[in-house]
Amino acid sequence: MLKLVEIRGVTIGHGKPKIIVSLISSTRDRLQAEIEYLLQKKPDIWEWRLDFMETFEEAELIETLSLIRELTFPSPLLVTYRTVQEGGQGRLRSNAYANLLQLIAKSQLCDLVDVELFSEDNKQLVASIHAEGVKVIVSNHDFEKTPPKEELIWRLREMQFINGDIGKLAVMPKRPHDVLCLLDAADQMKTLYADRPFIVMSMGDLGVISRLGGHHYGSSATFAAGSTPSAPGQLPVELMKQLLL
Ligand SMILES: O=C1C[C@@](O)(C(=O)O)C[C@@H](O)[C@@H]1O
Repeated sequence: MLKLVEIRGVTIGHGKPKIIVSLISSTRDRLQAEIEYLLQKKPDIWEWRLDFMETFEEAELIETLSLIRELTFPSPLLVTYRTVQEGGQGRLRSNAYANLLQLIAKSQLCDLVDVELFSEDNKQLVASIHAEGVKVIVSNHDFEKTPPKEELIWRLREMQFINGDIGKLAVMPKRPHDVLCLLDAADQMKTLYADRPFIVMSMGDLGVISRLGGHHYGSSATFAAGSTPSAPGQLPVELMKQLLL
């Protein structure tokens, strides 16, 4: 039995795959405009890509988060600080990274926080976020390649092992077979090991089928582009909604 993730009526791990849209503006005013534009498209879940922000002053970040929460409520809100090592803009090193995620969790202004699988003391970091009553997505990204299937399955299992509520794996295909490799790994994870939801995607043009049909292989959500894609291969949210019907 999967341990489903339930947030105000949105159940991750059951039913249709949930559509997540990322907010990638760099200032509060632009974020507000971005949300107002996207509200009519009704994504299931919002992701704030905090690493795109121009400034990281704590009080300002919390004010911005509070505004995002207000504008997107009651939809679930995920906050992600993606590091440069994993394809994002974030340059904070381990301690500062952990402190930032804890600050976000303590604010109680979001439902989910993203913790990168390969961050330092990952298990303790997950536990400290859980202690604030906030759920965790443990993620891993490879923007260069698709590692071998066994490695992909190991990473997905490790995400469970360190107690993420949801695992998320995004890899880059270099050839069509890489997409099949990712989907095969997901299928095996679903059949043999998964005790909680996970999300997988193969990025870029080659990987589009994994964003559209990943749920048949066990993926419980898919990322779609809002005003601008936050990763290669994302389809516009309105198109995704039609295609996932
Ligand atoms: O982890 C992910 C998945 C993603 O990289 C994608 O490929 O759609 C997009 C990111 O914004 C998000 O944090």
